[in-house]
Amino acid sequence: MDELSPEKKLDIEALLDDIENYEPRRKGWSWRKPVEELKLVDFTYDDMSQPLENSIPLPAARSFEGIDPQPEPVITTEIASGRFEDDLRRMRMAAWHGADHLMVIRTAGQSHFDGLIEGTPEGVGGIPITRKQIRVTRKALDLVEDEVGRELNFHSYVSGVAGPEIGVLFAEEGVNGAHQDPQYNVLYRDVNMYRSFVDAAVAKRVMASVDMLQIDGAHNANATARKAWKVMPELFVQHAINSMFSLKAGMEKEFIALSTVPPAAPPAPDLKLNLPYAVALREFFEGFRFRAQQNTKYMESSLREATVTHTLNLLISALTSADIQSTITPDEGRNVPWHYNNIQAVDTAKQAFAGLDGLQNLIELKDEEQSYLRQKAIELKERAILFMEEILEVGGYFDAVAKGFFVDSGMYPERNGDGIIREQDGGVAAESIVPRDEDYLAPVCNHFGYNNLPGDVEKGCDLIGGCTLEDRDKIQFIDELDPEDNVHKRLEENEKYRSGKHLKPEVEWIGDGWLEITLFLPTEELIAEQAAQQIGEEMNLKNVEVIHREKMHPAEGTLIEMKGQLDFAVDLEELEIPEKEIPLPEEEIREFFAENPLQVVAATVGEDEHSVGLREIIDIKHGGIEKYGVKTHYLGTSIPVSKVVDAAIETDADVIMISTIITHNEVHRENMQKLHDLCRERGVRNELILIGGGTQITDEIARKCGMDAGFGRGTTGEQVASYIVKKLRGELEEK
Ligand SMILES: Cc1ncc(COP(=O)(O)O)c(/C=N/CC[C@H](N)C(=O)O)c1O
Repeated sequence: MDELSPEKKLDIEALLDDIENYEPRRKGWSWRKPVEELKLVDFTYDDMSQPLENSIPLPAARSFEGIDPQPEPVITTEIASGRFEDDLRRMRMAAWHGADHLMVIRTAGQSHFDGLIEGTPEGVGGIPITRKQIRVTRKALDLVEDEVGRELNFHSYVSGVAGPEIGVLFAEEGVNGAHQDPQYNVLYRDVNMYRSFVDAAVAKRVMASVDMLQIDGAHNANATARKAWKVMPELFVQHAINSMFSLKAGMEKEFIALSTVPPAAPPAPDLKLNLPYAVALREFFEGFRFRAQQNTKYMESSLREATVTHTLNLLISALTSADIQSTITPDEGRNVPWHYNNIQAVDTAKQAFAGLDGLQNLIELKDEEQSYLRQKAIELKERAILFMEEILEVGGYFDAVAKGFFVDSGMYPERNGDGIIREQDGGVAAESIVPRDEDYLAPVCNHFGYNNLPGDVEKGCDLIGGCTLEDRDKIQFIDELDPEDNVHKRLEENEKYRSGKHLKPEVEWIGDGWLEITLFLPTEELIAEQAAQQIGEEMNLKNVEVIHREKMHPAEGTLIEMKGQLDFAVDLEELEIPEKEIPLPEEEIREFFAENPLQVVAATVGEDEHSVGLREIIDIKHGGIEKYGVKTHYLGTSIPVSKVVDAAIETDADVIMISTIITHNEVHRENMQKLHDLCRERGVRNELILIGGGTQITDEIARKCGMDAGFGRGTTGEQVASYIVKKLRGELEEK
């Protein structure tokens, strides 16, 4: 498959082609490459990594020559739509916005499957992780990483009853990172605790053999505990248990990432609670890696609130450290995340880190002996040590779990007795451990534990000329098992959308038809919700559902966001696309104005003080029209329209350019219409070219108000100058 081009969509069929012979280009985790002092236009950055070759910068980059600084931490986006083929597009969009860690949530229940799934069935709340799905995804990421110019890490989960098998599958297929923490199985999936740890040792050894990055599961206690900030001492203990177990199983500290999630969020005093914890954690576990993530527990349906909480979490990362910065989509509190919200979250992380660049060279944490921060950090460490000591006193981890030590809502040593209890002989796959016989022999390498290898054999798979980790020919690739539930069937059904013939809004899957409407209703919540529902239905949306409701005032009004599905598509063949105006070459514009000197009058009109946009169109510094030799009389801001016309007549101008940013009460339309009418009244309309500009102006809006042309956000002086030349040459057909 040839390389991607930014103008073309991912070709899923081509990716599926010959997938039985796909081989991953590398194994193991990729860190970003820090750049000591990154210089971009007028700025020098302290905490950035190598820029991308292709990317989409933040919107405000328009004012900074399009720079797109990439922070040092790896940035994660999580995906869980259930159709991996649609997620590939989401991954590509996320990579262009700065994500280099694509984490795929597994389909519901896969933890309790005691074997591997094959083929490409559709998942629920996540993707069925299968060999074919992994290969197509990794193959797509190979292409995307070449396109953006940075290695991309593909990540999923090694957990559940088939943990070791999943671990081997991931190692064979070049998966770069995975969650692996036996405590997760025990506490949250009720898999037998002995089975979980035996499996974890085997899985970790295989993961270590390919330098697969591991993320632990401590964050789950946060998301589960009633008062999450009370489990902070326990989180240290959970990290310690998994980290030490991982070292004993053969993992390197560089690839053991502690999953650290702030156990609280506003309106709690976020940093007062979470910063001491973040500082103490990094001191305790020096040398390990840290995966920072905001706490999903506190995500409601407000995208704004989730984004601010995420930003505070990013501040904690910038004040302490984060090797991996996970991003939670702001809509996780209302949807199975929509793809464009993945991108929003990635941009939030990139934006915050760019804004906080060099922070640790600007401020120091007040952590001297008697400071609040230091005292809290000490207290948390002491509580954690006492917790660990009591575990030892009661006989060790398994006994402690059976006694409900974990996820108790009391701040240890305070106990509320509401911890998660698991029986030592209970849970899924209990009594399923078979001790290895004396003559146990597994002809595989990187196998944990007793293996009765013949004396002269260095590693097990030498006996068979290499196992599947060394000899891919030994891998049995199984294609589709279900003739109906597979990606090929789905691609057949949505071909007309993928080919671009039919266009439908979407949030997860191509052609899903979902869109979102935001409205304010001047009434109380329950009435507003019902009214919104009816409005959506009257707009002929299907499956209308209010997904966010925010009280602005009990009586004055309610903000509503609702989703609905369109049951029709736009047929591109019937769509009239205005062709994009291509500016004339710079020299041609310059020559024209040299031969035809032009007088321009420009002003920001009405009660409007915005001047930046118009100045950019005029000033030579921003590549404005003065650059082409055009003489401009700039009248300033808040200029009455009548004065603009007077000035144009006095200077015998050829062009009037007015800027009108404020649109309150349609004042922008009014001002343009007034300019047109006044020029007509003064008998000069036909001698003047009238141009309206502003962030909410379009050519169509301007023309409807009597202008000759309108220019909106992002317009350049070159575009305006080129338009004037074409207009004066009579090359523009009247619209
Ligand atoms: C240690 C561990 N193992 C397995 C799983 C997943 O296990 P199932 O496939 O059974 O759902 C998880 C889940 N949490 C991930 C939350 C979030 N997406 C994150 O980035 O941390 C886990 O934490």
